[in-house]
Amino acid sequence: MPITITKLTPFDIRFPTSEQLDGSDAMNPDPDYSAAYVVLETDSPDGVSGHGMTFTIGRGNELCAKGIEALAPLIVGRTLESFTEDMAGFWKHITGDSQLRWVGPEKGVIHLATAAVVNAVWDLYAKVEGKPLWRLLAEMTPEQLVSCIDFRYITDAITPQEAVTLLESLADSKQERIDALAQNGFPSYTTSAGWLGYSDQKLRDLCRSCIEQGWDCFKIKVGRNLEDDIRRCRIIREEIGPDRRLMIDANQVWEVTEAIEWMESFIEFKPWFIEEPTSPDDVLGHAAIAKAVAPIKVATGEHCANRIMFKQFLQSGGMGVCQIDSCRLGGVNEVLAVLLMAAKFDVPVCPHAGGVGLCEYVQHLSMFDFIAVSGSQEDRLTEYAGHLHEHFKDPVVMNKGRYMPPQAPGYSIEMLPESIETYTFPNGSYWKNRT
Ligand SMILES: C[C@H](O)[C@@H](O)[C@@H](O)[C@H](O)C(=O)O
Ligand SMILES: [Mg+2]
Repeated sequence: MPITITKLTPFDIRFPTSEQLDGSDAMNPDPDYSAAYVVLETDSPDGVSGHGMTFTIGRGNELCAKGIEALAPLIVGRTLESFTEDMAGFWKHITGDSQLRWVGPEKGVIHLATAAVVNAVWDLYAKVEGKPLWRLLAEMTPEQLVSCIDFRYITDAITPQEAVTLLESLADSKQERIDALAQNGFPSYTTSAGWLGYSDQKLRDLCRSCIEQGWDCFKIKVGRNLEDDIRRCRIIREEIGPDRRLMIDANQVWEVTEAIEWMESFIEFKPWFIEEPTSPDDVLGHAAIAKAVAPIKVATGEHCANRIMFKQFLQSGGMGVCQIDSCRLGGVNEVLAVLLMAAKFDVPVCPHAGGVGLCEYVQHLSMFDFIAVSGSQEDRLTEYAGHLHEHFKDPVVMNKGRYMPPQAPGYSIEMLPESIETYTFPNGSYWKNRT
């Protein structure tokens, strides 16, 4: 029986993370981790529904919720099957509405909204198939996977045929990697200790507790004040020792030349990468920084709008570590395009997950990448941030700093009804009662 999507409901959900300065960085001193969330109801007798969200940091979340609403006519009344039988066609349908396209194209609020809706359709699809999303993808043939991707504007970097060949080269050994994941999970690094607004003592205490829990890779925020940065990097190195991996994240604050100058002071702390040293749109600037700071790598992607920008970063050498974002790219379909390009350019994918729901999402993408696209865990670390997991029905399961493969059908992004009720802005009970 075909399943019809009967209703699309957007929600503006905000968590008050700025109160403890969780998530703070040099550019974003007081983020309130927020989800522009969507539920797709269906006429299925078992009541199955698709859930998706896009991530923002507070004000403006209502714009994304409105963007989601604007996409409703493209979704409601359609059958799930009409989308899943031609996934690339589905994605072109959502991103191709000529009037809505004008307010993108494929960037900004409308693209964030696209991600929420596209991911909700994938969540529904995976639930109907009875599989977690990573498995649904991992069990597709190379041709099926490639048929999910809109190759428009990227065929100069990768053709559908090249993508099929790349996927075929790993197809026979997929089961080995599925077994390895079940056994050992997927490696992560933690950002939880190093938010910029945390005191030195809190940084120390959190490093200790993360090490106790099994993490051996850490990221710290830098870029507001060089003296503070040096002191904080010294503390984190003291705590984690000389051999654990350290990464630093400047969240876009520097000019290109400034980035190169500041990085001189970080060499002694041996960072593996510097993340977002400058404007996320400055492809050539990133390439110049990458050249100047090598062998330290340049990582970027959490604000990279679409597959075309990723293509240029990869082609220019400006992206040594590829940080896909599950809901800044336009959902799973566009992520697949970027995973394939990264594999072709031999750049490791380390997804961005400092936000609400992002860990729940990206674990699926990293696991699929490992099973079917890159075939490797070398230099591949999925970000982990320890906030707000309690609001999800199927939260991430970590074991000694590694993500364990989710088992429940879907994309793990469904929030608990009471969390939605409490944190809906501005009328949920938390926001209403705030004095
Ligand atoms: C405002 C946010 O917490 C960011 O600082 C966060 O996404 C960050 O850039 C990260 O890499 O996790
Ligand atoms: Mg970052």
